[in-house]
Amino acid sequence: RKQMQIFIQMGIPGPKPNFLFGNLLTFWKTPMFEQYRMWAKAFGKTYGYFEGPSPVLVTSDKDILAEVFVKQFKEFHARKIFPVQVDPDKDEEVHMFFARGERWRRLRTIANPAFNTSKMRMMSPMINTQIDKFLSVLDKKCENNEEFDVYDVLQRLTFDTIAKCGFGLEADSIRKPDDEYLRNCRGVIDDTTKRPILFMFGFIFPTLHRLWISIYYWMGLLKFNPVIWLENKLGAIIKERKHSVKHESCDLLEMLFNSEYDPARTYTDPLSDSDSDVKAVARNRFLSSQELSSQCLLFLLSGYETTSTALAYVMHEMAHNPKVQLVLQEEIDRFLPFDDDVIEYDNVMKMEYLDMVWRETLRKYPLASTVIARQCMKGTTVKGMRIEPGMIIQANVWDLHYDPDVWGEDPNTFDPLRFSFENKAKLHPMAWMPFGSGPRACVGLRFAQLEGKMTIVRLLRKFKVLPADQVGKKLKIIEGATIFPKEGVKIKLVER
Ligand code: HEM
Repeated sequence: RKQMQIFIQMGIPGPKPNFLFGNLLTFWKTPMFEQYRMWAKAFGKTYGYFEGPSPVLVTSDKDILAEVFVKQFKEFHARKIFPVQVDPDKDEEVHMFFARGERWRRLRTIANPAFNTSKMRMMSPMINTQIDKFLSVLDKKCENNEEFDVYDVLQRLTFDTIAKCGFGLEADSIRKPDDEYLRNCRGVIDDTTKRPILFMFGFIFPTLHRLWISIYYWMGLLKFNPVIWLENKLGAIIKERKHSVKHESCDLLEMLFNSEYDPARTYTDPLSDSDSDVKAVARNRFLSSQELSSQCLLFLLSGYETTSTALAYVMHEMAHNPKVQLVLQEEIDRFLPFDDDVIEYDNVMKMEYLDMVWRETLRKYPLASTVIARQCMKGTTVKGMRIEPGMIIQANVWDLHYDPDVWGEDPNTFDPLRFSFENKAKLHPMAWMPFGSGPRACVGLRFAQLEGKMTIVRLLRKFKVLPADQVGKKLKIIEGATIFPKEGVKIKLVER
């Protein structure tokens, strides 16, 4: 009860917490992203609530967000910890998403080069090969004048793409309706839409964290766990690649391989004479085998789920906004007038209207908003508020993205011109943050953007997208690890 006085002492409004659950029970009925907006209407841009005894400060104040995510990153380098997750500081299987402090910095520094512009250029042909297969599926749907769920086909495309670009794996889920890899990845994501009782206990009694992990682990032995299945499969791929004679691919795994620590190898460091120092430095710069496979699993899951969801929203908006679709098709035709024009990094990134459509989609549907949070690691003052270690600062991204003072009278309409050159220049850096912000913003942003834009261009170059009959303009959406269309996105295609 004493801990729950904290926001009152800080003079920050918020919903009244229950002494045991805090405000957690609310999320049993209403998804977090909706509840955050409803509370913002009642309490203003900055308010506090409790997850069990843990205080969460929610804000759409852009100056506070800039302090927390960018300027005072040193004090806020950690993510929100979930009660049933591995220890971010100690456990070997921690990946970049949950790591913090020096450990996070090391993992991120190693991964960053895998997503730079030159690597993206190298990946364009691999992405194109996957889009070829995707378009051949769409050809058939179009020929049969079929209404279909484009979200399902997009998930297959983005899964095959990350499998190929990530690990050189020819998954071909686009042609195999019941592909095992895809089924298990979907299993992991589906589990995140459930709110198990164990999680509730974990939130209420966070200090018993080790106990919840053990129970979770033992429960995992009783029923099939898709995470363990995927980990084993990825482990086998990594092992096989390690023993293959020559690595010729330019995939993510290859780049991470070059960072794996090998105790048998001789490392040289011009700054040190001592062998143990050299090994310590090397170990610090390289990934352990466990870290390597954890990073791979993270890339597989985040690479497939987020990008397909973003593309599904683009398709929904194209189907319901024929004028926007036409303007975009005109731009595509202008940039790629000949049949044999190759779509690749450089031409796709130059298309301005395409960029506006991409940005507007992610404004209207900031699908990964709930993970955009930081934990205070060292007491500090932010815009006159004293923030103590342990407090979570959650960005209220839907409130930011639907703020009429920034986006005009009707933020519900789909209007790519909000991101025209002049309008973009006027935006506060924190007004649009679907990929988060600061040093911990999404590492896969460039990859998602490239794959997303190439898919849109190739699809709209060939087809006109129409809404399926009987389908309303408003999508039903559900919250899990991401916020995604609950019943898919039904469309029809007509050849242009
Ligand atoms: C449209 C697609 C995507 C969206 C909207 C998205 C969104 C996000 C968001 C909001 C975060 C948290 C940022 C923060 O806390 O400030 C994040 C982190 C992350 N994303 Fe993405 N993401 C996308 C695609 C991808 C792809 C394709 C990959 C990998 C191939 C990826 C890998 C990651 C990783 C590893 C992190 C953790 C970064 C860290 O903690 O340092 N994401 N993403």
